[in-house]
Amino acid sequence: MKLDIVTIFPEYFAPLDVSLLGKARRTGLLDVHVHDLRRWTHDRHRTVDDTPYGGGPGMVMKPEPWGEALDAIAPPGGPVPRLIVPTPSGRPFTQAKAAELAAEPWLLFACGRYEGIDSRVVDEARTRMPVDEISLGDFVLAGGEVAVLVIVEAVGRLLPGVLGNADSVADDSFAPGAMESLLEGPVYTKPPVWRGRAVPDILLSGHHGAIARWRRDEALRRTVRNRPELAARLDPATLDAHDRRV
Ligand SMILES: Nc1cc(-c2ccc3ccn(Cc4ccccc4)c3c2)n[nH]1
Repeated sequence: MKLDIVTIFPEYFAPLDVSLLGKARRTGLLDVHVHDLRRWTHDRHRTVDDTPYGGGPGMVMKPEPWGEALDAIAPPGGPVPRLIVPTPSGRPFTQAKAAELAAEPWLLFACGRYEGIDSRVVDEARTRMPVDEISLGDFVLAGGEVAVLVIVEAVGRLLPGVLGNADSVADDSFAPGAMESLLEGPVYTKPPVWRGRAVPDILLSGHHGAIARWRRDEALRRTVRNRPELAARLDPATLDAHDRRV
């Protein structure tokens, strides 16, 4: 997968060189290019922002540098990337969206700053490439860079070969399938007793069926406690089975 990221803070993406994504880059699974938007400015101050039409606080990112950047990275008439634009007003980012993006050959990320990017940039891009305006949640960041790091990690870990153990993706909470909207249950490793706290006996029993049921019950318990709105969407048979055993 090819990733292009346009930002006025390229240094934000140094973390992409570490851990799983760093390995994915080195093994060629991910081909990541970070571009400084100011490369497409032509004035002495390398200006990327201006005051908002209609008044209001803050500044807005000028359309010209963005138009030139998108044209340079994805020339009209050439191969077409999927443009991802983090924004507080976007559609919620979900595991399903991460899986959808993981199937794309080429993602182009636009990191806004200030009060956002002149809306004509996305309007014009939509005439020649698919565009996703994505929100990470109902909170406000200062720009798109951290959102892009989150999206790149969520998508990158789904790419075959990026994660050491493919099973761990299949067991993800929110992964499609029977555990569709269950939260992760508790996890444990050695030592068997730590500061007087023992690992639940069931996990040391070797009874894989009983362990699987226990894990599901714990996941259900946590989902009901922390995300009642997800629990409400569960198949009633699932909840009944849980309630019968709890
Ligand atoms: N889920 C989510 C996404 C963002 C986000 C993404 C990109 C940008 C670019 C500039 N800002 C700052 C901003 C603050 C308020 C209103 C508009 C823009 C951004 C915020 N915040 N929260």
